[in-house]
Amino acid sequence: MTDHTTSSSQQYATPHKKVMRSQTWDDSDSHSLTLASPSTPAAKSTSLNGGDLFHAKQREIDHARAQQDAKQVFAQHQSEFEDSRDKLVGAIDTTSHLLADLRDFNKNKRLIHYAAAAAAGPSRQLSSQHRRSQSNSQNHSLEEADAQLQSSSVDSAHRPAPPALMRLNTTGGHASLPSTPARAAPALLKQADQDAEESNDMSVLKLDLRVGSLAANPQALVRSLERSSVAQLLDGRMQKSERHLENLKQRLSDTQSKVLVTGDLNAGKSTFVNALLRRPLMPTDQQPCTTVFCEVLDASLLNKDVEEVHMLKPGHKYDCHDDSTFTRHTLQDVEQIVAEAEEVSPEDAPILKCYAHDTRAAQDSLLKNGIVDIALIDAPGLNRDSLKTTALFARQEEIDVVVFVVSAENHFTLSAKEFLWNASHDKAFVFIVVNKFESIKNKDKCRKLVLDQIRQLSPATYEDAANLVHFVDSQAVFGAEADDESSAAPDTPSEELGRKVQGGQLVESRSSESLQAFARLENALRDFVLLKRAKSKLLPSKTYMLRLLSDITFLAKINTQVAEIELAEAIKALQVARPELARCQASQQKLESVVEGEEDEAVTAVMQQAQRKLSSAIELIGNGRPATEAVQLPAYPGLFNIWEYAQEVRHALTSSLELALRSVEDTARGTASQAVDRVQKLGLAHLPDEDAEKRQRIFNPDVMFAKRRAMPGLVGLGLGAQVVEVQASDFFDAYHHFTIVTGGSLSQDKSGKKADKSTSDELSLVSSVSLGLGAMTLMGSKTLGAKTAIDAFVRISDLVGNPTARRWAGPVLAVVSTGLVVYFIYDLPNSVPRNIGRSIKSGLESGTLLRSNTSDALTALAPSRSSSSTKSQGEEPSFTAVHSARVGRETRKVLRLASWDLQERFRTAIAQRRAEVEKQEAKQASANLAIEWFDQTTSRVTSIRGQVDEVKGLEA
Ligand SMILES: Nc1nc2c(ncn2[C@@H]2O[C@H](COP(=O)(O)OP(=O)(O)OP(=O)(O)O)[C@@H](O)[C@H]2O)c(=O)[nH]1
Repeated sequence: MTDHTTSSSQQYATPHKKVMRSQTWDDSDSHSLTLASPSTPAAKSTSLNGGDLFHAKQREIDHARAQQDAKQVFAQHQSEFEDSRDKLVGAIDTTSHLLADLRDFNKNKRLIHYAAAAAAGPSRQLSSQHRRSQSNSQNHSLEEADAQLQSSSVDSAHRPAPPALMRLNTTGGHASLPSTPARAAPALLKQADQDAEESNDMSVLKLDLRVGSLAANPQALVRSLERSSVAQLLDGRMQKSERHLENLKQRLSDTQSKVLVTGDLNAGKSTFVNALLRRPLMPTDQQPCTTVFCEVLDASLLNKDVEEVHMLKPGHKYDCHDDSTFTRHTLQDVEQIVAEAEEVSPEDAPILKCYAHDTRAAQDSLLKNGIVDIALIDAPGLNRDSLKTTALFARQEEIDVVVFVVSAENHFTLSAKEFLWNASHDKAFVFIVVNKFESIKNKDKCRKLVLDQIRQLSPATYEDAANLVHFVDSQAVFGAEADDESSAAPDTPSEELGRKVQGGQLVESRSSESLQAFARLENALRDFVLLKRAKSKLLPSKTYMLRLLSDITFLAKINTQVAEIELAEAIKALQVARPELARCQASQQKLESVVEGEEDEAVTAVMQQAQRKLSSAIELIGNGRPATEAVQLPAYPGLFNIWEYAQEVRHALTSSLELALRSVEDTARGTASQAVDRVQKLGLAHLPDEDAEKRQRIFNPDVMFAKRRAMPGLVGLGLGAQVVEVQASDFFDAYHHFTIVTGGSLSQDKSGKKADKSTSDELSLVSSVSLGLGAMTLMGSKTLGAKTAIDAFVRISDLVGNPTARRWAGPVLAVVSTGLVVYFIYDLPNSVPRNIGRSIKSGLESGTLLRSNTSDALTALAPSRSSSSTKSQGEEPSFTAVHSARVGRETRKVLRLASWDLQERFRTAIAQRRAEVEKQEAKQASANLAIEWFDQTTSRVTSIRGQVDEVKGLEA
């Protein structure tokens, strides 16, 4: 239905200035009709006598003068109309751009905040809240502002409802209803002006947020929705408003004025339309019959003078030049079409375009007035089914005037009230025809009752009731017409009817009062549609524009306030976040070096104590004593078990070495533990509180060296199996004894080479003696006695001695050997541990006792930055060096973990603070942008408003 009407208006639309000017009364073409007609007094002057001739002449002059005055008045009206219309069209264009910019801003720059506040308060509360927030060092948050908005809306929810009415959906965006009937008295325009001055809620851009249980509380719904969803809804509303502006523009440019005649069932609408046309075009019946929307148009102007009916095809855009969009019918078919349409639902009611001639003169005719194209639309009666359809129809922009026909017998029914309430808010003025008035006995009472109701339903109409509310008898016109074929031609519509009354030509049931009342109605309607066209055409656009601009101002105000609060919040947050970030960064740099120092210090301490402890342990072992008191040497079992004794001693010394190493590791654990503790305390002292409190890595000292300790004894020590193997030198270390005897002159230099040549032979001798004695002792421990030992000694001396020696050697050697052997055997419990210890010590120091892959295996247990400390080029690392390096590395590893943990926590804290700073900076930038942008928007709105305000003369 909308399509048809829109298309018809488009069809009639022409460049407005040109068309409108061609219709002013000053123009000379045939179309700019004078109000003179074939039925003017001049046309009948010939049949009059001298006195009458004078009066007739006089009347003719007065009439011409009146016409001239009327022309001037209309010309002035026309020029004012054109000025106002151009201003409005300009304002509409600028507003469309503004809306497009708003949508772009909403879409691409920043979501527009929509406050679902509905009554006085939010903006004021927000501004006072904002003022407070500024004075309170801008302590208030957006949440608080929203909460205030919400509480203000609770008040708004208690606004009085319209009197005994069920409201239609007002979120179509055209009206904000007066809150009480008492307040409703001022004209709608004043209200729109007021709205603009002190806007507290949206009307045009108000969102339809009535969903489910939250319907009663739009604020709750707004808060429950994502801000982006609300912004999207707002975008849809703005888009709709853009389209509406386009329609308004078209309507302003359209020269046609549409008059919708509607009202209760059987109120006499069709009779009224027929009365206006002075011909029975629309079928009338005592039964409800009209189920079509029938638009009556002037055939002479709009359909090449051909009277016919176009029935619009559903789903097609009507074009009177395109036969495929309608079917042609005769005027006589209307009755049949209406009858057939009775069965269809109101939504499917056919739409007819009836092109008809109005046979009356231009100055009498509403339809063929020569000024604007009028379309009279006869609509179905309002019943439950068609109410909505008709209401929607009445809201269309093309409808300039709503003529509401009500039966004086019934007053306003509930559907009539509902329709009128809504229509009056869309159109501001409703032309009300109280029909069948002649059948009422107590006319004054009826008049008062009806006017009282109108005051409630359409205050603006009530204000101008003298012109807009008419109590008539539409049927009376037909009685008069039918019986007055031969009467003299009238001067004006009222005179026309009045004369018929005076001539006594009316049917008996019609009083002259009825005809005069109808004549007054016609004059008022013509006046309203033609002369006050500005009001009917411009007012809806101006009202809509003022409301839209008021909404945009409200949006700008709310968004500026929200942005200012956001800006204050961002600045406040940055005042905290920036220094925190800087502090974190500075602490991180500072701690990096402090923690590195801690690490080096702890590692150095650990290595030094390891070296010290291990050296002294090896020293003790070297002296044949266990490295710790916890280990005791085995008791000497006697010469016959000397071999087992040596083995047990070796085990005991090795075990004591293991214990010494463990002690070193335990100390290292303690040192590492303390260092980790210090590092963690540094973290607590320098990290922001919330980060410091976060779970930190727990250090477990038992984990240190656990792998090494899990290895079997010798492997864990990194020693080869030879350390526990009994050797001959364990029993007699000739070399040692010889060095004691020679006062230590026989020694080895560090590189293990013999000190000089002269001692080489002696050494060879000593070695042999040592070897021999060792072997002999081994044998002796099992089988030999002292004699056998002396024999063996003689045999050995045989090998060595020269003839002189052999001569002396016998007795000397016998004495010495005997003494030595006695001493040797006697000293065995002491010499065995000593010999063993010495040999272990030298093996540990030279590294020869270390397993071939020891350093690698142990290094694998504790990787270090460099392994240079364990050995130097070409030299086997000592036991002490290997293990102190290992302990140092493991300590470093633990401290590295603690330091890495701390660094990681700093990195996280810094990243969080940087993100917070960036977030607040973005918020600040966005808020600044919004403040600036909405400030410009407000200026633009003010300028457009100025333009709209210049459209004057539309007040009641
Ligand atoms: N007494 C009296 N009867 C009237 C008047 N106007 C109309 N009627 C009668 O009221 C009845 C209904 O008139 P219609 O013009 O068909 O009413 P309507 O409002 O168009 O009816 P629907 O379109 O079907 O709702 C007809 O019988 C008319 O003759 C009037 O002013 N006075």
